[in-house]
Amino acid sequence: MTSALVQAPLQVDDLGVRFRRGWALRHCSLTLREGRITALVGPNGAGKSTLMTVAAGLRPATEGFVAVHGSRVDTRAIHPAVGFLAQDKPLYKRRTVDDMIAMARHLNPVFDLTLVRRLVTEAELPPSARVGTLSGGQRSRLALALALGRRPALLILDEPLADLDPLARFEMQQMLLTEAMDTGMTVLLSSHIVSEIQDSCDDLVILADGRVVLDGAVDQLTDRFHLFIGPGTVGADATNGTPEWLPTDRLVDLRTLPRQTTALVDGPVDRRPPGWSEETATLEEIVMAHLRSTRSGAASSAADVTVSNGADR
Ligand SMILES: Nc1ncnc2c1ncn2[C@@H]1O[C@H](COP(=O)(O)OP(=O)(O)OP(=O)(O)O)[C@@H](O)[C@H]1O
Repeated sequence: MTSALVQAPLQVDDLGVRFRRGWALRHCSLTLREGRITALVGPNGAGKSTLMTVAAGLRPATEGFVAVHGSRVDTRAIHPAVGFLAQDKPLYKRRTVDDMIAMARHLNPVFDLTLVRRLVTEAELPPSARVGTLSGGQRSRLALALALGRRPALLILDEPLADLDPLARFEMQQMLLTEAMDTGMTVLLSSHIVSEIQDSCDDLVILADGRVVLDGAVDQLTDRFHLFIGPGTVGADATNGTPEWLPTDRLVDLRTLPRQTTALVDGPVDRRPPGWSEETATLEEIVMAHLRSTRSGAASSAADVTVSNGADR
């Protein structure tokens, strides 16, 4: 059952999107917080792009709804508050940088030409260069500048940093962070690169099998999850199966290798037997554990056993 509209930059409520071959999203709910940068992470096919295109008003919901700042998104018109940059960054290759700016200005009732010109100059994009002659990184920066020109309150970026070299990634990231900080806009961006999320995002959402399996502030997740390390399958005190002291209802991931076993638990554990230590989980370990926990048919060879409960769901 769907619930009431709330005043949030983005409210996704029990969203379902069905394609001919099945559901891409099902019972997907999420609320973004104002002025924050949220990373949307998930394995290939998790439904990230589908969620973003529905939020941008480019694809209808089959079930549930998406709302932006309290008004429901539909496919008849792009919500004026939303800027969307798709994965393939559609730009006309034969047109020049200046042509693209003029077209964007013509198509958008709100368009900050001064901002776009400044961003394009900072990116050292020659105004007369045809888009087809620009590098991938330059094209990405042009597309981001045009999206920012709409002065969106909510900017949705589908893998904005994919295919960029480290320097171009850094520059794009800086451009985005500076604008987000200056304007207070809310950003939702999908990414596969966890190290970038740690540096640039406030919140993290993990999507798997079309639904949200983890949602939290990046700086709180490392306190929330506890990583335990103990003996592996080889040796006198070998770990076999799930140790009884681990709370199975909060155990996100148990990984038993020949030399060591690691367990990620949502919340603290009162009793830890000798031979086991507790360490601070990195964001990468938290993300990987959740991705493993949601992967169907998780690895289960004798050398690499993964027991996963998906404790967040
Ligand atoms: N136009 C479409 N027609 C049919 N099925 C689709 C379409 N778009 C996406 N899907 C299916 O929906 C599911 C989710 O795809 P989606 O592209 O949203 O995932 P994603 O998380 O963005 O993946 P990736 O990380 O690979 O970009 C997949 O099973 C995909 O095959």
